[in-house]
Amino acid sequence: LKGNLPKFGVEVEDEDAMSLMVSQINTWNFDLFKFAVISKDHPLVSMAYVILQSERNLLRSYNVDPPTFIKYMFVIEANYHKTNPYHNATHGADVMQSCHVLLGYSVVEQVFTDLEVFAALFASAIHDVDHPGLSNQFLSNTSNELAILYNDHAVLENHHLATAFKFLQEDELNWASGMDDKQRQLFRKMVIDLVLATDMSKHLSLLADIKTTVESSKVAHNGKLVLESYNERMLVLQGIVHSCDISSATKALPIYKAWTERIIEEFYQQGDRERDLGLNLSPMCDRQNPSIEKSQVGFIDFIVLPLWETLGELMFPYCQEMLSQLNENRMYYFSRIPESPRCSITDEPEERNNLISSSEKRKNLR
Ligand SMILES: COc1ccc(C2=NN(C3CCN(C(=O)CN4C(=O)CC(C)(C)CC4=O)CC3)C(=O)[C@@H]3CC=CC[C@H]23)cc1OC
Ligand SMILES: [Mg+2]
Ligand SMILES: [Zn+2]
Repeated sequence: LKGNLPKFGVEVEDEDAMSLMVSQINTWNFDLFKFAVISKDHPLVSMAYVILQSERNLLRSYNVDPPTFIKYMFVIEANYHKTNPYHNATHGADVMQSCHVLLGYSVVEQVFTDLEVFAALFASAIHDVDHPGLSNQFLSNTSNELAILYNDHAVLENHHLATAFKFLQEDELNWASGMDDKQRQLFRKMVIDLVLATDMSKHLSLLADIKTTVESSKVAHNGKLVLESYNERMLVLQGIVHSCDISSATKALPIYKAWTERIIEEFYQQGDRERDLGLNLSPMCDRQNPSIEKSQVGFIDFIVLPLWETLGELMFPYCQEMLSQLNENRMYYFSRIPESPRCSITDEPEERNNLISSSEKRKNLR
């Protein structure tokens, strides 16, 4: 199948604008929202084609037929929910592009094989396909059929993987038919390990294991990153993909704010359903008690910073710009944490006397 493919994998209005954006594909502050517009709402198809074909020539390395790969990526992109404020195809393209930047740093470029790089980029592209905009906890709490199918364990992550690989079974979408069996088996195993590692409930154990591996590797090879076993290599690759999945706070402030607005709206929509179902609302999901600034500072302090500090050690001297941007972004939200609302009991005795109790108030309102 040698159809003459468009230059960027998809037809675009403005080739010059697209070329200009693609020239920035190796930069950390790439504007995915603008890219989604210029690619005519095909950010994932065009991102995958530009990175894997034009930038890295990985499709040819594994006898992947480009038109078949494009057709497959159109199906994957169509199975990301456009109606999700956050977990849509633009997020998939964002994680893939972020992963492409980190894997381009020389400190890791020599460490990983082409197949491992291909697996990490492909895993990033498909890692949230068919995401319903609801959390694993919600799916389990509501006995969703996916939670029953996957027994409450990494429900979404198992579903993303099964969805992506099921399409690969279809002859007209099977771009992997040109790979030899051994490569295809290893590729599939790595993609599964990588996407399962994007489950936030694995975050602390993954972080602990990466720390151990980075420590032992740096000690054993006087500061050089040397990864011997499959497990060590996979751990670092899982750390890179997972870091890209929670990289919003390391991006330029306007981009970070846009992602925050989107995830918060998605959380609020889940909270609306939890409220309607009489369930306890999940953290950060109550639009009637917003805590955006505090949640971002908490998310950075408890989760994003510890992970990116570890990545910064592993990738040293790279990733320092991400860490300084992360601190700048933390200060932005920290400085906007609203004063705790003044409590109703004032400290002026006379005011206290004519203060009727809140239950009295409620009675009067009935
Ligand atoms: C741009 O901001 C965000 C982008 C993505 C996410 C996601 N959150 N989560 C979960 C992470 C763990 N979690 C927490 O509540 C963790 N957490 C805090 O965030 C702050 C706190 C309430 C003060 C203390 C605390 O425990 C629940 C949500 C996901 O699972 C999503 C899917 C996969 C990756 C990350 C993504 C959150 C963002 O801002 C909060
Ligand atoms: Mg996910
Ligand atoms: Zn994700």
